[in-house]
Parts: sequence; structure tokens; C-alpha cells
Amino acid sequence: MKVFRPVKVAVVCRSCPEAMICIITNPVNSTVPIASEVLEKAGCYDPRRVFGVSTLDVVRANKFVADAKGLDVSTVTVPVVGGHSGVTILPLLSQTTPSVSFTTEELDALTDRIQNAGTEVVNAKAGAGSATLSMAYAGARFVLSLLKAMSGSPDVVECTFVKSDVTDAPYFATPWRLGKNGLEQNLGLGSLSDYEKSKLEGEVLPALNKDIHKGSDFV
Ligand SMILES: NC(=O)c1ccc[n+]([C@@H]2O[C@H](COP(=O)([O-])OP(=O)(O)OC[C@H]3O[C@@H](n4cnc5c(N)ncnc54)[C@H](O)[C@@H]3O)[C@@H](O)[C@H]2O)c1
Ligand SMILES: O=C(O)C[C@H](O)C(=O)O
Repeated sequence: MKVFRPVKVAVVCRSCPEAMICIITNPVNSTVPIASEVLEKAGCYDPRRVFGVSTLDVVRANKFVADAKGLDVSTVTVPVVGGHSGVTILPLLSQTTPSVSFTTEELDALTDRIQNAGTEVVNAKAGAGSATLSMAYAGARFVLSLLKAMSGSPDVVECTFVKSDVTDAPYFATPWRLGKNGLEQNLGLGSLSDYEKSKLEGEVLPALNKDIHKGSDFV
């Protein structure tokens, strides 16, 4: 979190107040609240322009579902909501397109794999950093989507961890329509399955609110 020393974020704000700030540095669940609150204190916070890059969770969910169901990954979309760490990551497998069904065992296994894939890579690299190419791919995908939307393309949608009023967590990832000024329309949670509702209330929100408070306390 040291990278997010308040003075550094405030400098970005003063030198380029209309910048789109895409934050991929972990812990994203805390660095996004830190950046947002620092910008707010500096008097130049535009919540439409501060994004936590959680795209890698969507990329992983799409790949793991495609592998499990024998689908072409380029045709699969799984919205992933919540945060970007462990149990705060909630893949909405019930909203997968194309529509597919999962047994409870499959739901458990896929949800667990998507939630822990980042840690799996960190452990495998044993002190040599984290996911590199897939992080670059996810970061590039998010930024290219944002640039496309800023250039006027309609219907550009990405999941991103941002200021939100969809749940009682003040920052939360959902799919958003992006536009010329950044966040344009929150597409929300959609219709959740009982499995997802129970994860959201019992696991995602308690852990995510703790991470968000850690960020606020740091500021
Ligand atoms: N959001 C995502 O999807 C995602 C995915 C993978 C990794 N990450 C995160 O991306 C970050 C980078 O991961 P990595 O594997 O490249 O880590 P790394 O340890 O290989 O590299 C971190 C770099 O940051 C530099 N650094 C440290 N403190 C700094 C400071 N105060 N100011 C400027 N630079 C500083 C270090 O010198 C180093 O070069 C980590 O926070 C990681 O958790 C995010
Ligand atoms: O850096 C990490 O701890 C994991 C990273 O956020 C990832 O999703 O690969």
C-alpha cells in the first residue's frame, strides 16, 4: 500500500485532474478506496474516473468455464462481482453466456478456482512476483475498452471495482457500461441464484468491508 502514499495520488490529481485512473496494484480492495479518499480530500475526486482493474477475474472465469464445458473461450462471458481477492471475488456463474448449467460440485470447484487463481500463481512463483502476462492482458483489455468507450463506441461493458451503491460495501465490482467520461451506467448484480446470494451476504460483503476499511484507515 506504500505505492499509494497520499501525496503521490494527489500529484496525479493536480497535474491531470481529468485523468482516468486505473488501479491494478494490490490490494485492489484497499488501494481503490485509498486513491478515492485521497482525491476526495484533495478536492478533485470524480468517481466516474477511478477504476479498480478486476478484469483478470473475468478472464479467468471465462477460461475455466470454457474448459469445463468444452466451449470456445472467445464466446464465453462470466460477470464477476465483489472485490479482487479470495472470497471477495464472486463469479456469477448463473449469468454465464452462453447459458450453461452447473452441478453444485461444479459451482463449488469453479468458484474456488476463480477466487484463488491469483494466489495459486503467487505460490507457484515462490517469491518471484505474481501473474505477469495474464495481468498485462487483463490490464490491456480494460484500458482498450475504456479508450474505445471514450472515443464514442456504444455498449462497451467491463466489470470493474469502483465506488458503488449496489450493496452496503462502498466500493464494489459489477459490470459497467463505459462512456466518454468513464463510468456511465452500472449494470448491477442482475438476478442472483440462491448460491450467489448466500455467498454475497455470508462471505463477500463481510470480507470486502474489512478490506475497504483497511484502506480508509490507511488514509
Ligand atoms: N489486479 C490484478 O489483476 C493483478 C494481477 C497480478 C498482480 N497484481 C498486482 O500488481 C502489482 C505488481 O505485481 P508484480 O508481480 O509485477 O510485482 P513485483 O514485485 O514483480 O514488482 C513490483 C514493482 O514495484 C516496485 N515498487 C515497490 N514499491 C514502490 C513504490 N513505492 N513506488 C514505485 N514502485 C515501487 C518494485 O521495485 C517492483 O519493480 C502487485 O501489487 C500485484 O499484487 C494485480
Ligand atoms: O498479486 C496477487 O496477489 C494476485 C493477483 O491479484 C492476481 O489476481 O493474479
